[in-house]
Amino acid sequence: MAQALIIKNLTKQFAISKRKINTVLSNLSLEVDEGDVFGFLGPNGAGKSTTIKLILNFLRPTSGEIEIFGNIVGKNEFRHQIGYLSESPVFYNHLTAWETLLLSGKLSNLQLKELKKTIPVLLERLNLQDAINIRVRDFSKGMKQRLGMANALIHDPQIFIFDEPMSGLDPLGRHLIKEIFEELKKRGKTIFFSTHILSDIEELCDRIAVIHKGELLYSGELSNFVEQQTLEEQFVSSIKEAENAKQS
Ligand SMILES: Nc1ncnc2c1ncn2[C@@H]1O[C@H](COP(=O)(O)OP(=O)(O)OP(=O)(O)O)[C@@H](O)[C@H]1O
Repeated sequence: MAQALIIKNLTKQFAISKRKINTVLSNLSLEVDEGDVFGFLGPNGAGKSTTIKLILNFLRPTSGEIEIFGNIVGKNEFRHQIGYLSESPVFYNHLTAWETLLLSGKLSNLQLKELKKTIPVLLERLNLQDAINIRVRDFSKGMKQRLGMANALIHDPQIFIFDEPMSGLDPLGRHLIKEIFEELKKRGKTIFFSTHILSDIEELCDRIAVIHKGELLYSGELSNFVEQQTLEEQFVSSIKEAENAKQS
């Protein structure tokens, strides 16, 4: 199986002041196979969003390297291969849902003729068909999240990077996003997503990584991680063990 995403010895430090450095990621390495639904888990402040920002080249690593389908992030152009949804997507408030997707599609070099077909289908799939001419400023949080998902899907990329994709969604919205995950998986797409919702991980993921304070605690099959205990028990005990190891 080819690797869609490889993170190699990734370290990220932020200079807090002249004398103080905050090491947010330490030597993180993990691999995501093509076609995987890969869950990225960790408590608050573990470094998940920072990792995702590094994958997207929004931040530069202090050291280490990231490859997406063999392209080194920061060296080769790669973003057309990625569908990205941030935890709180931000849009131009004065644009409608239609205009927002039209802008994204054009930025992805898609033809107007094609977009006139795909945008209504996408809006319908995300249950936003009635919002086609509504300005984003009048959207609820859940509607914005679903528009963000449409935005990530519009150019039909090979890999999706989602930062807490279920954030702000009601049960119907969450169910919808899970269905979309299943559809993407069937089409051989790769999904890498962070979440705090362990039941979503259990339902959706083949493989997971767990990080804590920027260090990798586990990476591999979900089934191996939960061999002895439930996901919640195993997650909590892994974090406690890591805390104890740091203190001793
Ligand atoms: N620009 C920055 N400068 C300094 N520290 C930062 C910066 N960005 C993030 N951090 C720190 O990095 C750590 C990891 O943050 P990050 O947002 O990656 O965690 P997370 O795992 O996504 O957390 P959450 O689950 O709460 O969203 C935090 O301690 C945060 O304060």
